[in-house]
Amino acid sequence: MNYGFIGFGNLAKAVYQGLKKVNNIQFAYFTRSKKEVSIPFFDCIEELVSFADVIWITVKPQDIKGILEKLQPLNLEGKLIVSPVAGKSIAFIENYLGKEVPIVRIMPNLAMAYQKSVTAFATNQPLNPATDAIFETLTRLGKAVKLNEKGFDLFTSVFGSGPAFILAFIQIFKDKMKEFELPGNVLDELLLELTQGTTLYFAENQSSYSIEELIRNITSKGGTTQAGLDHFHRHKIGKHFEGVLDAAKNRSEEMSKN
Ligand SMILES: NC(=O)C1=CN([C@@H]2O[C@H](COP(=O)(O)OP(=O)(O)OC[C@H]3O[C@@H](n4cnc5c(N)ncnc54)[C@H](O)[C@@H]3O)[C@@H](O)[C@H]2O)C=CC1
Ligand SMILES: O=C(O)[C@@H]1CCC=N1
Repeated sequence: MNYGFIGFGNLAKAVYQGLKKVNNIQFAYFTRSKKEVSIPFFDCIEELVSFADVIWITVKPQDIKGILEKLQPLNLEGKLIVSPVAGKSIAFIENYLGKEVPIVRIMPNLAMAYQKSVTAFATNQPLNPATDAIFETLTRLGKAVKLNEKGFDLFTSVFGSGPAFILAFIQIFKDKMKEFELPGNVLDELLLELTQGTTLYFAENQSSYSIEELIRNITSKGGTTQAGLDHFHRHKIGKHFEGVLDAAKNRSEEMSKN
């Protein structure tokens, strides 16, 4: 199976890194300029298309139209399109390529590189074994869920952009600890242990306890956690944070109108 990337930035690299050990997949990419990566590079989209069984459109949303215009006159028989492009529907792609080409729309995140993405999947050809094979491949890259396209905007906000929002929180912790003047990467290492420890605590207990209960286990009556959480609730920080998720979702909706 040949996977060809159109555009080779953060997302394509994550897909490649996550799948490079799979024996029966060969990779190549097409971009404006060659990248520092050891897979074949084509400087012509026709060559990439002729190489690929699966064509990954891994460009920014503002660039997808130009790519689809270039793909439109090419013979795509036997090819399958995968698009992780935020805010661009299957119908948008069909407008250029028609309904005959199998199209898989996904919303992953960069943890694909470590087989830890959460990825939404939708397709125009759910009964086609080729689209099923893509779903199977996505399950190798983390958790994959079939989702009605209507859900993609919210999913993008929570699981596509989510890693950035979680990191923005970790950055707040990091900034607060700067006064310790710890050498080198020590602070990052400590924060990594904190987040991994928290994830493990969540993972080990989530089947038996709610998140509220897990928070309660850390909270002593009249203690430090209680003081922090009181502030959290009094100032409606959770509500404000919901605004972050809503802003991302709204942007995804907006992008789907262009
Ligand atoms: N970065 C992320 O965490 C996620 C990104 N996505 C989606 O994946 C897509 C790609 O995102 P990134 O990889 O982060 O972007 P990026 O900017 O890192 O990579 C885009 C690549 O496309 C190339 N490119 C642009 N125009 C081109 C053209 N006309 N012909 C050939 N190559 C062209 C650029 O040179 C670059 O290599 C976006 O549409 C985004 O919505 C989806 C989920 C997560
Ligand atoms: O920021 C974006 O629009 C893309 C979609 C999810 C993550 N990155």
